[in-house]
Amino acid sequence: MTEEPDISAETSDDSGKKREKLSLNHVAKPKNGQGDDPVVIEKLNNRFGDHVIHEDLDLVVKRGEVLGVVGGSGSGKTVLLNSILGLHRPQSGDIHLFGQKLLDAKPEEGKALRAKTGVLFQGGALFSTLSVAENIMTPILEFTRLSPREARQIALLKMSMVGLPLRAADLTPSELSGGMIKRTALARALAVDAELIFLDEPTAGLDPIGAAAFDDLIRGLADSLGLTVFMITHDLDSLYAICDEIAVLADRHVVLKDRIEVLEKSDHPWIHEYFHGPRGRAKG
Ligand SMILES: Nc1ncnc2c1ncn2[C@@H]1O[C@H](COP(=O)(O)OP(=O)(O)OP(=O)(O)O)[C@@H](O)[C@H]1O
Repeated sequence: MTEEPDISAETSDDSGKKREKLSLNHVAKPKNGQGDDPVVIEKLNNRFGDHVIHEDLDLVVKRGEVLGVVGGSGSGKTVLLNSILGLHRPQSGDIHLFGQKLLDAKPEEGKALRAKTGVLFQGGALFSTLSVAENIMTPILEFTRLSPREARQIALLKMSMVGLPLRAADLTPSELSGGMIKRTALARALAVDAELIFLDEPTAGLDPIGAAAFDDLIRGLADSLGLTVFMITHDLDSLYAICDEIAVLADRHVVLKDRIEVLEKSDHPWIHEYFHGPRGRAKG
């Protein structure tokens, strides 16, 4: 039996201990980009043996932007994402998250950074034995002092934010459609009020209508919650529909980061082929 979510912004435990503010009501933050960029990467180098993946890669993700990250297969998009998430340690270079040097972060600082970020992995990466609500509760229980009952209420609220019916709360991932899996993974990424969201091919595997709806959801949440979004995608429709800027990975670094209109005019061979090739959208 599902409970109705309590949408009040604060909760307290029964003993009346210090009230824990739960920021269910994200406040839209200004898109100012003034020196508080949530991701700053400088001279990143990654290689596996002799295989150089990134060479002096620089990238800044500005606060409040929806950034699309594109590049050919094997260009290093996932390795870049894993480096930013701290899942892969680069050979050299600096990664700053919210102004803090990731590679120097102490365990508790790393945990605080993780609490401010959410990830939607390719395919959802849900815990197969946990229900939808339990999947979404996992980071809430890890990063806050809320009770399971309170965490469940937040999970139900996040479900409604991403358009999941409450009756899905007790289903397991094997009982969900592809779109519902993505929405559950997105709700989990947003569970602890992350400010920065990483999406790895969020529309892959969805039909065109489902993909467009998911694009709309991402853009709507980004705008209403003031999120910064780093989105790896192969989906040209997503780039046109929701991205403020696009970063192109080629030749072992980010060769261009700009608005799509600028990319369409680029004469870089890979970018030109991407937008003007057989499946491209740009005219001319
Ligand atoms: N753990 C690893 N050991 C060795 N090589 C690796 C490892 N992880 C990635 N690579 C190599 O690094 C290169 C970049 O891989 P990555 O997965 O980042 O590419 P990608 O841009 O995400 O590709 P795709 O779009 O196909 O998913 C590939 O050549 C891959 O084989």
